[in-house]
Amino acid sequence: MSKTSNIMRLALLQLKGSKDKYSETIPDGFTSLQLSNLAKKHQVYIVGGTIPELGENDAIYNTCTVWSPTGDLVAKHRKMHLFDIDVKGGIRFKESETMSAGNDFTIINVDGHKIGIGICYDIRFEEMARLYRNAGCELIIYPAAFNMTTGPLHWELLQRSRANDNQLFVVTTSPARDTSAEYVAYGHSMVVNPWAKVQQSASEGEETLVADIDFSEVEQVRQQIPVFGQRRLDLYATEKKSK
Ligand SMILES: NC(=O)CCC(=O)C(=O)O
Repeated sequence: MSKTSNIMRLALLQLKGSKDKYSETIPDGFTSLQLSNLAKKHQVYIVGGTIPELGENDAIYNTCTVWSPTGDLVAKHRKMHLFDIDVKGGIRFKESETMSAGNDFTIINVDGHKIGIGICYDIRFEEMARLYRNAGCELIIYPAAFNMTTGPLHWELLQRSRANDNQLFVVTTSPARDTSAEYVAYGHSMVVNPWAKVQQSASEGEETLVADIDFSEVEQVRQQIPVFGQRRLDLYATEKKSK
């Protein structure tokens, strides 16, 4: 990333409950205004975690907003894959009981670098990351809140897998772990480089990570291990469909 591009990321807001109490419209809701002001004040891009967005027809989306250094809304990503799982003896979660799924891929452009946005459970879907790679992304950012059942097993693995499969940076942010909370987040926000190496990792507690993203590493790995051009597209493909 060029020296002038500063990107701040905030963690996933894991809010449940009535839409009247918690959901907000974008870009004029309370959280949007705070994020816009902060981006402008500090002259940075902000990838603002997620908020429950009150959308059309009263539907609620788990939505990540991105703000420019002028305080303008650059993009919003509505979580595409809802977290509906039932792990025996572990965690049961049915996000679809309160949330609707988004249908759009989200790519932002920062100083000529394409960055894809996903949210939490979205990271499990390789096809989505692959489509970001196909579209020229060099980094995917996932605000997230993994849990204490799947986090220890899959959190780092998934980030390194997406980075390795697609030869790009993967950056995640998680809330710190609060064992008294109803939903206990795993923590460990991370930066993984295109070689699939963990470049930086937070602990489970509150922490600020400051990382330099050297996009030339993307080109290096893509040149040295040129799998993208070696795919057998005559035999298989990952294709985007419109809805
Ligand atoms: N809120 C989420 O999408 C959590 C995803 C998660 O924990 C997982 O294991 O996947």
